[in-house]
Amino acid sequence: MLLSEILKDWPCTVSGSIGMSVRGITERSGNVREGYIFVARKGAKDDGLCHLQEAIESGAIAIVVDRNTTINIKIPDNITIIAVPDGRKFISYVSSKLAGDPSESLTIIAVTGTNGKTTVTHFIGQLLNMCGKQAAVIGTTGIFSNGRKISMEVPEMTTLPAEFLHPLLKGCLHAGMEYVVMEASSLGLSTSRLDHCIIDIGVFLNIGVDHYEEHGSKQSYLSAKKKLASIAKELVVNADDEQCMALVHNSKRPTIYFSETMITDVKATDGLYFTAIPGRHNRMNALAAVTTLSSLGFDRMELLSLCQQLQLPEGRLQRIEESGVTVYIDYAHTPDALHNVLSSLRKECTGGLITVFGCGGDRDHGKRPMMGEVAAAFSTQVIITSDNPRNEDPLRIIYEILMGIDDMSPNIIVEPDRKTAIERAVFEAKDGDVVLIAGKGHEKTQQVGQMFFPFSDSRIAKEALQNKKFEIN
Ligand SMILES: CC(=O)N[C@H]1[C@@H](OP(=O)(O)OP(=O)(O)OC[C@H]2O[C@@H](n3ccc(=O)[nH]c3=O)[C@H](O)[C@@H]2O)O[C@H](CO)[C@@H](O)[C@@H]1O[C@H](C)C(=O)N[C@@H](C)C(=O)N[C@H](CCC(=O)O)C(=O)O
Ligand SMILES: Nc1ncnc2c1ncn2[C@@H]1O[C@H](COP(=O)(O)OP(=O)(O)OP(=O)(O)O)[C@@H](O)[C@H]1O
Ligand SMILES: N[C@H](CCC[C@H](N)C(=O)O)C(=O)O
Repeated sequence: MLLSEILKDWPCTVSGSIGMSVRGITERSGNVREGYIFVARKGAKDDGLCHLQEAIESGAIAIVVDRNTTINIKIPDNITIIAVPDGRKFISYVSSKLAGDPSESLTIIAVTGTNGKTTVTHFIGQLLNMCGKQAAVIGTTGIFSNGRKISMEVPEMTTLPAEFLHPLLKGCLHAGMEYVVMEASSLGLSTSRLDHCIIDIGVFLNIGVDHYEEHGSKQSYLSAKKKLASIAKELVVNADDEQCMALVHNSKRPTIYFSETMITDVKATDGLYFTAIPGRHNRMNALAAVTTLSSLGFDRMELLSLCQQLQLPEGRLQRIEESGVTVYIDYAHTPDALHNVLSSLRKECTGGLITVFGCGGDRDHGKRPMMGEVAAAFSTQVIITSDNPRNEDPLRIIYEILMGIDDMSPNIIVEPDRKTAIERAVFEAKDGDVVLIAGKGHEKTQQVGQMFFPFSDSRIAKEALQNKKFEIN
């Protein structure tokens, strides 16, 4: 596509030629190829302008800036400089255009909420497949085509940046997909990753505590989520969640509601309370999925019966059982998630309930003491450990978790090494006990500083259970 055609409908100031052909757009200097536009955005940690040389040497034909600034290197005459008001919105617009606006030809469902996005997107994908439809699912656990995981070179993010999303949607279209179900994270929405993606249905699950600090405030977090209500053509909303209801309050979009007992006029409990999915919150997730498909015209009663076959995604209440001890791996990394999971496990557990968890570094501090409080309230023993410390001191994170726990609480253990913490929980568990290992679910690495070390909660738990079995025998 010619640069002139890309720029004709977008506010910009151009210095240089607009007659050349554009082959791609990126804000990552390392991803620039021959014929690309490089958007030199300033971020929280870095500045694209510091990487111009790499972009130019890799074949950039145009440099985009979105702020008043001076460029400190000599730009070759054949490279066009474009000034736009907002680099992120520009990337979204151009990425969609270069891919041929694939979202126009797909039915796209975007799911937002503090907890349950991955689960609900997978449930929707599975139900669509059961109804004979071709569906792709995109989110935290990767990209799936009709339930099969596809390996692709895209960043491991919940909501893909537009420069990766639109080429992927184009691929989905070529592969014969009719539906694409994706997660809409608050950060994805606020950073314009979905701005030029045509979304048919926006699903609102719940609002809890997470990411407030990354957004600056709870209000900004809510505003980010609210953006989906203006982008999507139709909405599906959890009527039991007051904050979700407030978010869509002034929306003019056609909206269908679901609640614990009802999907519009159908009694939800009839089909769902017999489902094999563990956890009350997962039955809510199934309801969200059923409601979404019913808004697309599928038969609700048939959908409710199909719920029997739904499978949780990897690392969501994943059960491992050995020698009388049951271990659950779960991705609960917010207070609400931990509360939901622990209250479900409390009901099924006849013996002790041992919880191993930590909190991620460089993420919301507010949720840490709240998660400590919940873990202590529901467990017979809590082992507080590290999650992904990232650039924070693991002991400092643990200290903040402990701030939510009464000094007098018995059975609180601190073990900063996550592998040792899991092993200890498994070895100490008695016949009939349940061990919950929360926070990292499907993750295959642990991030310490800038390093990613191989790490899998389920692998470590399985090994510990095997070792325990040998010791017992
Ligand atoms: C909040 C957010 O959108 N952050 C993303 C954003 O960071 P930033 O704006 O601070 O950018 P920066 O790192 O300062 O870099 C500035 C610019 O220099 C460029 N650069 C930088 C280095 C280089 O060598 N070359 C180069 O061109 C960068 O590409 C960028 O354009 O742009 C970076 C580069 O494109 C992303 O790596 C980074 O996401 C990182 C991976 C991240 O951790 N994001 C998380 C917080 C996130 O988005 N999570 C949500 C899920 C949250 C939820 O559960 O709800 C998600 O959707 O994944
Ligand atoms: N509807 C729900 N309400 C509360 N908690 C939930 C709900 N669904 C799932 N959870 C909890 O949240 C955890 C994460 O679930 P899931 O991965 O589906 O959410 P998510 O919104 O995609 O998370 P993230 O985007 O932060 O990765 C689950 O392991 C479970 O503990
Ligand atoms: N999407 C969430 C996942 C958190 C998972 C937890 N293991 C952590 O690292 O905090 C985030 O990026 O905040």
